[in-house]
Amino acid sequence: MTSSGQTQAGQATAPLLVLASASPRRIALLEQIGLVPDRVLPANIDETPAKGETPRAYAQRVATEKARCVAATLEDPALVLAADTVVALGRRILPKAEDRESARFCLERLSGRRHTVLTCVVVAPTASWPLGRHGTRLVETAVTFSRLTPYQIDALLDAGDWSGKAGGYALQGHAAGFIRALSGSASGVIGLPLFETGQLLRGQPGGWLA
Ligand SMILES: Cc1cn([C@H]2C[C@H](O)[C@@H](COP(=O)(O)OP(=O)(O)OP(=O)(O)O)O2)c(=O)[nH]c1=O
Repeated sequence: MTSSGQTQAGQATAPLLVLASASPRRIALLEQIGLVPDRVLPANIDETPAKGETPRAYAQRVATEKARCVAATLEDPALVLAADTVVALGRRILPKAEDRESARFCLERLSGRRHTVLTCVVVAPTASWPLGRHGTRLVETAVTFSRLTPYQIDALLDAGDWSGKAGGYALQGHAAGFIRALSGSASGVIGLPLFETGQLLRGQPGGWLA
């Protein structure tokens, strides 16, 4: 193999598809459209929002950093796929709920309101896959929660499926019973917008998707 992704005989070799993620949901979503990544390598980056950073700019920056950080560690010809999901109330980024109190904080603010879920998906080729193209899609989804009573918030917290989720809820879980409306991409809310991911991969010479 040469550094240009060609064999000694000059034939193009198939690059690896690498998912830069620790999220089991992103693996499951890729599988839903028939894609099984060759490798799954979580990106170790600082996800702290910069001062004054808008939710859109944040999602784009973090998804790009995840993809580039993993691409930089790989010697094989590969296309690296990464995503970042942010729940935004206006210009405010809600936290990724790591404990019950942060999930409660989010749910109290989302109750009875419309918010935006932004997922940025990025593909980045490694240095040894020059045929690959860098690509980005930012997908916005409007989600409206019904008004939640304190008892309903406690029930959602007891369900526990908010853990590790942006905005402290899981559309694929118990919160679905309180989501009045959704306009955009349901798969994007869960972590990987499948239509846009398909567009990014179809535009590549790897031949991953029909
Ligand atoms: C709003 C919402 C978010 N989420 C998830 C998607 C993302 O996994 C997570 C947001 O955190 P992310 O930082 O986007 O992703 P992650 O830390 O889980 O995984 P990695 O960075 O390694 O790829 O919240 C749901 O699963 N359901 C939902 O309804």
